[in-house]
Amino acid sequence: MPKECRRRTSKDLGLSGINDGSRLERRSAGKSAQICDELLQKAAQVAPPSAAAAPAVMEALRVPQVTITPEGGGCSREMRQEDWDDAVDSTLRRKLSNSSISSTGSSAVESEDDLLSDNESRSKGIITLEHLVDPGESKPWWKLKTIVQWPFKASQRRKLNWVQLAGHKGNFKAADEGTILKKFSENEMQCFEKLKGDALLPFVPGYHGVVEKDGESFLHMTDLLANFDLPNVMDCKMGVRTYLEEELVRARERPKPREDLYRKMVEVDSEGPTPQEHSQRGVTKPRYMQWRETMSSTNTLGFRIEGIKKFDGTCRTDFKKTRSKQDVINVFTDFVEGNVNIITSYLNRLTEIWKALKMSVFFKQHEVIGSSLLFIHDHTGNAQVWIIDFGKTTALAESQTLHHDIPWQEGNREDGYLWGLENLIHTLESVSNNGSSEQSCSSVTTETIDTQTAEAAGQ
Ligand SMILES: Nc1ncnc2c1ncn2[C@@H]1O[C@H](COP(=O)(O)OP(=O)(O)OP(=O)(O)O)[C@@H](O)[C@H]1O
Ligand SMILES: O=P(O)(O)O[C@@H]1[C@H](O)[C@H](O)[C@@H](OP(=O)(O)O)[C@H](OP(=O)(O)O)[C@H]1O
Repeated sequence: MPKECRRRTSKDLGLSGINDGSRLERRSAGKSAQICDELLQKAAQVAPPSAAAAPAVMEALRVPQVTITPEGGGCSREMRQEDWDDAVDSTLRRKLSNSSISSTGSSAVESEDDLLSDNESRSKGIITLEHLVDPGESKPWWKLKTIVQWPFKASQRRKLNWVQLAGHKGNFKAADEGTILKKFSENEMQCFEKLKGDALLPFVPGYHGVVEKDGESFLHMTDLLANFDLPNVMDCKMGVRTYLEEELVRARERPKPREDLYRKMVEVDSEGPTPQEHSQRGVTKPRYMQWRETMSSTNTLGFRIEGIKKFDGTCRTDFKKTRSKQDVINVFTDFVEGNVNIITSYLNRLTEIWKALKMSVFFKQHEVIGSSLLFIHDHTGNAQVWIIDFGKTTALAESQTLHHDIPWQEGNREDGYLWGLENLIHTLESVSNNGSSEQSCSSVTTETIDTQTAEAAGQ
């Protein structure tokens, strides 16, 4: 095991038990913990999914391919030179904004298609998280906008060997023991705020407010890896769709081909781009996202594997063509290395999440796009699943709610999240049945889901 791949634990830092920062965090999190307990108790009252009925879940939800390429029927106009000039600008212009939606906070006004990135800008595994401070600095240099004042000690300022399986490099910073900072997004912040009293609270990272330094803002949250020793980590992006409906609309109105996405597409499949995209050496963002969804299991299973880091330091993010049920099962089988206890813990946790989603008001009222389930386990048998990344989770109009398990058609904003989760549960059940994708005993079925939904709604 290379030393740099090993995550520092409290033991490594010479801290027996919980350090000061964690104690403080615990005190401030006391109320949340109480709410969590209450919510967990409520969730437990939802009848557990039956193992008896036949699974209909694995049948694919139809995902219409909405054409947004310039030659497509839905396109409003020809591409102009100015679009191309914009798109080939190689500078990364991912902006942080206080106004609207993007997974890392880019505004809706500044189109997603304006944002350029490339393979090099995306994180693929083990990284070193830096603090925001100069080591010699003696004064407190940051300020929480929440009520909690943070007595930050110089001795706690350290580099953190961390795992970032997706997202952009530089999006995360180290913070006090057991916590991290993620680049601010107004949208994600609002989600964390709304989740405070919701049934999903026990399954999302603890949120500790907004932190500011030199005009840059961050969301301060619990580091989910903190309680693990040499963790195995897997990121699964949920849903049948990974772009917002509004991104489609914008791409139709103003299609912007991007060369970085074209290159990423060709790297996986040289036949992927259309002749026009080849000649332009560019594809629009929604077109790229749709292509990614059909190449992977997003469209067919409602989730896809983004990346895995194993305890031995090996990382894989080459899952763009992992699409079939059996391929996905094989990856999970390798991830858990046949450990029945780990599989059982994961299955229990996913079932709890499923129940909480059924009860969650937040879930009903949001289009959940680009959010992941983060699987973490280690050699001690500790295994957890967490819901992360609300950067593109968008509130619906007041009167609207979503089912999350019916087909998406443009305009209905359905995301297939719940359907994907049910397929994920099936996948793990298959893993526990020795890795066969043959019909396994289903624990979540359409029939039981309907009954439970009615029960949860008090009908
Ligand atoms: N609270 C957390 N604790 C531990 N690891 C985390 C946490 N949040 C995120 N990560 C790690 O960072 C990665 C990226 O997280 P996240 O998806 O939130 O970032 P992002 O920049 O919004 O990504 P994207 O641009 O793909 O939407 C995850 O795959 C996971 O490895
Ligand atoms: O996984 P890949 O193939 O690397 O593709 C990226 C992935 O789909 C991200 O979800 C997306 O970021 P968002 O979720 O933030 O839209 C990013 O767009 P970007 O290049 O505009 O950041 C894509 O490049």
